[in-house]
Amino acid sequence: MMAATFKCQPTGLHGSGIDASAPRSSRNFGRFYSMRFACNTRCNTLRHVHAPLSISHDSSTESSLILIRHGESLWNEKNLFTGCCDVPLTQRGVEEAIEAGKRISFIPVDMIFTSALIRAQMTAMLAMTQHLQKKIPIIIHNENEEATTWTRVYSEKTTKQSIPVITAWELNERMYGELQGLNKQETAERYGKEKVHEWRRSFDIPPPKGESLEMCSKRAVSYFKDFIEPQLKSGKHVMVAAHGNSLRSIIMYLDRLTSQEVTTLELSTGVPLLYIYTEGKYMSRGSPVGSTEAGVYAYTQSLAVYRQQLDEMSP
Ligand SMILES: O=C(O)[C@H](O)COP(=O)(O)O
Repeated sequence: MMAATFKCQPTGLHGSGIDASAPRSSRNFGRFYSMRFACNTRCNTLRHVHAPLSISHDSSTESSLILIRHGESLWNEKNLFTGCCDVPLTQRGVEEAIEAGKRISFIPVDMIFTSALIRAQMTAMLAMTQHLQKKIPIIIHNENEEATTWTRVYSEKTTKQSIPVITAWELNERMYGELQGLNKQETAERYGKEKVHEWRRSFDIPPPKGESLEMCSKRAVSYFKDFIEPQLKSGKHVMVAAHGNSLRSIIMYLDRLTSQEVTTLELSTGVPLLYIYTEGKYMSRGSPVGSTEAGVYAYTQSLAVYRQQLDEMSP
């Protein structure tokens, strides 16, 4: 069988980014996300410019935020350090993503943010096949003016029938540097369990030539604050499909965890987590069980109303 080769995505942020307050037309590009990564297969320098998503602020709104780690990947199955390498979901990972979709099928989703990696993108798409809204996710490109124009949805009707999907490398899994592609068990035997646990779960100690959780957090949480939180503030309901460590860093922010507390935070593949955002605060609502769940009415009044509307819509 041909040896499968998996490409690693750029990650790691150096430099500044665009002036988020400037309107699109006159934006001064003072800040570029230049990406350089030292994955053990190749080195690339790419320049990414992310256009801010401008929206109005309304503090009386209540929004739902769904976080979901991708389903099991091929390298999860083989117990290999994956990091920013791009690998597919396994059959089990596909099933996990579909099951996750059933569990969130009654929770509103207006926008989807995911990483630049296929395993997270596929998890989002597969989950949405189960959603009762029956809207079509459409990948929106905003990496430059031309791409933004090419993917703009003009028809109002189509806009109503679709859900914009924004991919961002900042939501990629942490870069595991020289560990990428190595077996976790063998690595622990070689370097010692404690050392590998330190690389995997400490906050500020990076693996060799990789990112610490703190470094991953600097890009993932900054992106969340700059591009996702404003959407929630405007009342949009958001799904974020990403990775174990980029999500751990975001949950650390949402739950205000200390660098000590986050070391024990573990996320299973393909299990959705629900937060309610209201008046500038995030309330964790655990993991939804499914649309038949009586407790859904316990989440919030507006979710209960939404659930009733779905019931009325369904044949
Ligand atoms: O990158 C990986 O190997 C996994 O997605 C996360 O690995 P970890 O649980 O060892 O951080």
